[in-house]
Amino acid sequence: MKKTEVYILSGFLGSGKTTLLKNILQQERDEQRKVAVIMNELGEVSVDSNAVQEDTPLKELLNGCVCCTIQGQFETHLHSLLQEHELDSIYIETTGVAHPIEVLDACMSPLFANEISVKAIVTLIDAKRWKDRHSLSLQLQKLLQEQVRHADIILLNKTDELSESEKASLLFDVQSINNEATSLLTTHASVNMELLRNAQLRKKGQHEQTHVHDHLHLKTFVHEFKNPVDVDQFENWLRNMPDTIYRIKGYMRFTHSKETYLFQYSYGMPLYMKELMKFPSVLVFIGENLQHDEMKKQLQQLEEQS
Ligand SMILES: Nc1nc2c(ncn2[C@@H]2O[C@H](COP(=O)(O)OP(=O)(O)OP(=O)(O)O)[C@@H](O)[C@H]2O)c(=O)[nH]1
Repeated sequence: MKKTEVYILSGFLGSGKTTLLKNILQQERDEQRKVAVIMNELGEVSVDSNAVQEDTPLKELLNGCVCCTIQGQFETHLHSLLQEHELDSIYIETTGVAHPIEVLDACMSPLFANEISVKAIVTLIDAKRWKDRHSLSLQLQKLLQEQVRHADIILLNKTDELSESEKASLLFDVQSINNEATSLLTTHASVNMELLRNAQLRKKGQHEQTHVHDHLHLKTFVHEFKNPVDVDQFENWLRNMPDTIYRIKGYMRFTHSKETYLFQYSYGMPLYMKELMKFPSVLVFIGENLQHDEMKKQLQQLEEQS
């Protein structure tokens, strides 16, 4: 089954996310690709939705941030877009204060993680604001860093307001936080969609060839169990997980019980809850440096030994 590509557009308030979205939608339209948009805004009314033409499926999430208060609503919207349309890609415009790990987490519902492929987290930086970022609160400075750190593609936007030496210093700053992402200097978030797609492919190719990159990018991994597993062996396995696994979530069946459990794991803390409905046993992993082949082997062994 062809997976729907998902792109997460991240970046602080006013960095140019809507401007980028408009550019991308025009290019997708020219290529006659079927795309949809999920737009999340903090306020009660949508300011940016007129950036999306009427024939493009649009879901809006208002009055909260997808990464905390309205994650359930986000999952419902994403699910219904996937059910109702045959889409090539979905663009998610996040609020300026969203954390990339939380947004990725919200995308990866165990119920439909196999239907999507998150292609890239694209982070926009307002070049001028970045230069003055030390005047922001420490919490916001940290957020800006995290948005850069977890990006696959970084657009250093609004560079029309910078001198050549300021541009060089901005690039240096950003690459010292994340030197694996493709960083591009832009004005009005003007970027060729092909470049966005290829930047991602090129990086994957490099990674597959070398296998030695100590890269920082968030990765997801989905595993489906065919049989129940032994809970003690599963917990042993969890204890040996590297701390670069930020989240695990999904549905599990264990050998000691007929129930299905909702399983959540966040920064080292596992949580099991009995689920009233039966769901396929699927676990979704989100972290850095996920070794897919190794994880798959270990999980299959767990199943065989149970
Ligand atoms: N000078 C300059 N202005 C820009 C550039 N890119 C975007 N803008 C302007 O910056 C403002 C904010 O851009 P948006 O695309 O709305 O930014 P956003 O990230 O969607 O903003 P929020 O939704 O508030 O988080 C708009 O007035 C844009 O026209 C640029 O490269 N240079």
